[in-house]
Amino acid sequence: MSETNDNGESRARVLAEALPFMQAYENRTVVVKYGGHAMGDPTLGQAFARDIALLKQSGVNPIVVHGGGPQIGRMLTQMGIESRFEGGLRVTDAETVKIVEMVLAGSINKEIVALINAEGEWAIGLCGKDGNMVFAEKAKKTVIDPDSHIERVLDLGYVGEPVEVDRTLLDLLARSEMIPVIAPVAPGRDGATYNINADTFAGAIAGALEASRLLFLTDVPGVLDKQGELIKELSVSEAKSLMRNGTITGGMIPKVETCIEAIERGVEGVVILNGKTQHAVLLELLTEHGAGTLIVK
Ligand SMILES: Nc1ncnc2c1ncn2[C@@H]1O[C@H](COP(=O)(O)OP(=O)(O)O)[C@@H](O)[C@H]1O
Ligand SMILES: CC(=O)N[C@@H](CCC(=O)OP(=O)(O)O)C(=O)O
Repeated sequence: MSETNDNGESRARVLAEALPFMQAYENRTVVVKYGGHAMGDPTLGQAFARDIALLKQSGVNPIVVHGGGPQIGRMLTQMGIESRFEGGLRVTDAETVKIVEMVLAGSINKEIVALINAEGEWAIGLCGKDGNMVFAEKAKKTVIDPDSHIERVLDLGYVGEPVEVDRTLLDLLARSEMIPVIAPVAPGRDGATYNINADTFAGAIAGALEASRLLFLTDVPGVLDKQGELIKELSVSEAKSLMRNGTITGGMIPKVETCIEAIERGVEGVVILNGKTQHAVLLELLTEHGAGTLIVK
C-alpha cells in the first residue's frame, strides 16, 4: 500500500515538475530528427513513438524528420551495390536514388508511422514530394584536396540540397490531429528525385517553420569537449570555435553547421542528444537541465 502511495506521489512530482515545460511548448513546433543509428531497437523505437505521441497530446506540434543511412546501406549491399561517401554524403546514381526513395519514403517511413499510430495517435508519412513541400537542387559541394590544396567540385549524382520549402501542408497538419513523419527525399524543378542528408532536410523544415526547437537524435550524448565531457550549452560563436580548433570533427561538423544555419533562419534553439537513451525527447524538453547540448544564438 505504501509502495503504491510512493509511486503515486513520485509520479505526481514528476508531472508537476514537467508541467511548466509542457506549457511553454504548447502550440509551438518541435522538429525531431530521428537518425538511422538511433533506430532498430524495438524498445527504444516504442519509447520514441510514445514521446512524440505525448507531445501531440500535450498541445505541442511535433514533426518527425527521419534518416536511415545504415538501412539504405544494408539494402544496397543486398542488391550488390557498393556504398560510397564523399564529404559525409552518399554518392547517389540513378539506380541508387530509386533504392534510397524505396527505403526512406517506403519501409522506414511506414515503420515510424506505425509505431506512433500504435500509441493511439494519427501519424502521416510524407516526403518532400507530398504537397509540393520541398524542392531540391543538385548539391554543389566542394572539397579541398589535402595534397594539392586545390578546391575540387564533387559530383555526388542525385544528392540534393533543399532550396524551397512550402509550409502550406505542414501548417494544415499542425491544426489537425495528424503528426507528420517526413523522409528526406525531394523533387527538383528539373523533374529528378534527390536524396538529401536527413540533418540538412530537418534543418530546412525547422527553419521554414521557425520552430521553437530542433532536436537531433544521434548516437553520442551531445557535443563533447576534448576530455569527452558533455557540453550542456553552446552559443553559435562558441560552436564555430570548437569546429576551428578541432574539438568537433567528422559527422558532427555538418550537424553543427546545420544547427547554426537553422538558428540563423529563426529556430530558437537546437539540441544534439543521444537517441539511444530511452525517452530522450521528453527528458530534453521537460526537464530543467535537458539531456544533450543546447545550441542557441
Ligand atoms: N566533439 C564531438 N562531440 C561528439 N561527437 C563528435 C565530436 N566530434 C566528432 N564526433 C562524431 O560525430 C558522430 C555523430 O555524427 P554522425 O555519425 O554523422 O551522426 P548521425 O549518423 O546520428 O547523423 C559521433 O558519433 C562522433 O563520432
Ligand atoms: C545524401 C545522403 O547522404 N543522404 C542520406 C540520407 C539518409 C540519412 O541522412 O540518414 P541518417 O540520418 O541515418 O544518416 C543517405 O543516403 O544515407
